[in-house]
Amino acid sequence: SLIPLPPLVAAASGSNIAPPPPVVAAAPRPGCPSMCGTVNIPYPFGIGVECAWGSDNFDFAVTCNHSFNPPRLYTLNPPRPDTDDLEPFEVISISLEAGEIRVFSPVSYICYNSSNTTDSTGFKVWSIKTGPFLLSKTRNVFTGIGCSTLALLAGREDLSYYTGCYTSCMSLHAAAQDGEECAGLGCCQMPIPTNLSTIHINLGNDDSYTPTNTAWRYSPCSYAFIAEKGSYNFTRRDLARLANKTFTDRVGNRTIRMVLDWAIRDGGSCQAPTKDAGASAKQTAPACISRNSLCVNATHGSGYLCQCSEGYAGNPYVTDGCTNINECELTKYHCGSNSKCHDTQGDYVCKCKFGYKGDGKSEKGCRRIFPGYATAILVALVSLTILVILPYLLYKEHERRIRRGYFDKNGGKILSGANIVIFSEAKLSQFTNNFSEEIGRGAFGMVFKGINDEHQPVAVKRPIVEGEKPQQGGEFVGEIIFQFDIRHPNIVPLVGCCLETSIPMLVFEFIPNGSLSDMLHGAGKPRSLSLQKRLDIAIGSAEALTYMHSEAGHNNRIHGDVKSGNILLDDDLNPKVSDFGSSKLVSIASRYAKWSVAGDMSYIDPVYINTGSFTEKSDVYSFGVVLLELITRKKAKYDGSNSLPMNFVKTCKKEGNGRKMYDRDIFSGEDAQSQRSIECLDRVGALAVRCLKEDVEERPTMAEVVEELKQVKLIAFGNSGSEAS
Ligand SMILES: Nc1ncnc2c1ncn2[C@@H]1O[C@H](COP(=O)(O)OP(=O)(O)OP(=O)(O)O)[C@@H](O)[C@H]1O
Repeated sequence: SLIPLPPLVAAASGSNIAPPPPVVAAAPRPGCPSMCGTVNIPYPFGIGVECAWGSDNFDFAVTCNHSFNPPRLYTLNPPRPDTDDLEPFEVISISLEAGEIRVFSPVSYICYNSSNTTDSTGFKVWSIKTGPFLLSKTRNVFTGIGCSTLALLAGREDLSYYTGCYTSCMSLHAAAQDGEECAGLGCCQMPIPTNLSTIHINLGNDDSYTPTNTAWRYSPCSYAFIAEKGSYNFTRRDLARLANKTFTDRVGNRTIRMVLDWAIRDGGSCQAPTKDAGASAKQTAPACISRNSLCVNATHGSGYLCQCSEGYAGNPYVTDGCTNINECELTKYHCGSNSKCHDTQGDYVCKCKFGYKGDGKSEKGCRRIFPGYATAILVALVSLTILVILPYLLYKEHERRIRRGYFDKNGGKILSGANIVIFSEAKLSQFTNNFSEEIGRGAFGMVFKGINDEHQPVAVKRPIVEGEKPQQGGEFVGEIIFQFDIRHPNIVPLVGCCLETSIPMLVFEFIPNGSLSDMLHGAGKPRSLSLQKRLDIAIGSAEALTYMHSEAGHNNRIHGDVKSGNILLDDDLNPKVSDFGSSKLVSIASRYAKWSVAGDMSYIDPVYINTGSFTEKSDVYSFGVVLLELITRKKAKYDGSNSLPMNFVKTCKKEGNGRKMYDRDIFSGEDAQSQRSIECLDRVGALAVRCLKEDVEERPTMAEVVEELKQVKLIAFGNSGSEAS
């Protein structure tokens, strides 16, 4: 007959237990230990009620017994206050993801010392009906061991569940081989039903053997327990008493293990998201407090579990416990061929490599956008382009460095600080439409017309000869600053410069009517020029030279290249002397560029040629030649024995005046007027001759020249400046 079940757990089987009050989510308290010995204690589990989930029950409270080394972790449930002989379970591990806890399993046993007398029994009974645990149906199996053994499992509070398995063996050798499955030969196994929270494990034998049953001789004990599937492997040794030790003596209570399912059972179930929470909203519950977590209803029993959302891992029961998983580092997730994994928050993407397209996450992966030959052509084209562009870029960089070098050597830093307008070479190229409109050339170089950013015309002087590079830019610096300072109505103003060439480019205001030389001797029909205009041009130019020679602190500033070609005329034929500074720059540059000395031989002071001394009086000499050009409209030719000054002086000596040489155009007016004009021209001629004197002391200063010319004008045209009648 079967051994009757002991009257256990009756007290716990009351059916009208009131549902527990809903609990409020409690976050894990700081300072609660997270480990006991080697076992991790993730929240909602915690040591003591104050560290565990739930306000007033022991569901997730565990204890750590420090009398062991290392300390051991135990559940508080069981024991329950109403069950005396139940021992707490020792916890091996806790899994949040699976909602499982692995504990050591108690082993029931009965040992015989004859066919019908027992010498020891230990039947295990426990109840976990009010806690969060249920025996896992899927992970455990009921196991019996013995050679004449009826292993019995009763369950449910009213003991309505009752099952068992039988195992027999006629000798130890008749039992199953070591490692064989438990199929009734020395060992038997039974699956476990769901919702088992009250467990009675019992053992009996078949009376029909008694008293002839001799199994107790070679297999004195029978055992029964619940074990995690696959954790118990049968061996014949387990049947025998070896060295007076039974199987239970040998394995103790820390070998066989079982798995319990847990869930939050006293807080209801998951709540569906509210309608306005959006399509991606998840089910919630009070315990699922981490962001990126969701609630899932328990698959075994009532209640729920929390999980981290897809793409996150960690503890969903604590604030910010769920953190992003880097899927790219996990083998579980992978990208198809020709794609590369990139982690994102809560997910990952598989980006196709360059030249590929498609769904990188699919098994097929990404495929080529272009077929192989097209890719080869593309690569070839790109390489070719790089091969072409690279030298170009290197060349450009080289040019940039050279420009920077010139800029520095030409004193760019000083000039930038001196408020001088500095243009880049590219800017001047833009002003002049890539230096396309040449308006003239001189000793300094070529002159190009351009339009600046303010739509004003400018003349850009670009050095023609790229000579040896000046070692010191300081000489240009002083000259450019000086030129920039000159402000006189009869001097062409410098508006800026460019320092990115070996010799700086100069930018002047554009003077639209060409030079006096062009006006007097230009090709085509000679343009009529009145005496008054000629005197105005002479006075204006002389004033410019006077200003440079003496006024405004420009003492001894010699032009060095005074000639009709350097007197430019504006729209109203007002004179603007040009090349003041450029003659100096030419001479600075000529030291490096092996140029001839600036200056036109037709205008050059013979004293300078003889003595090498160049003074303000040299400018006076050249201006004398310009005066002759103005009154005679003859070119200042010089061929060694014949020149305009020589011819004029000769004529004056011979005729007493130079009237034979005056420009007839001046007398195109009335006779009386012509007479006065002739006299005025005589005075201008006489002034010119004085300017040309060999003895420089006899030459007037430029200031005296201005005075004399003004006198002449007064005589000719009175105070009003208009021609007197
Ligand atoms: N600011 C300007 N506005 C208009 N045209 C100008 C200007 N500067 C120069 N030019 C023109 O460019 C020509 C060349 O000028 P540049 O001063 O370089 O040489 P040059 O005076 O003729 O000779 P040199 O350099 O020997 O004195 C001038 O004849 C003039 O026609």
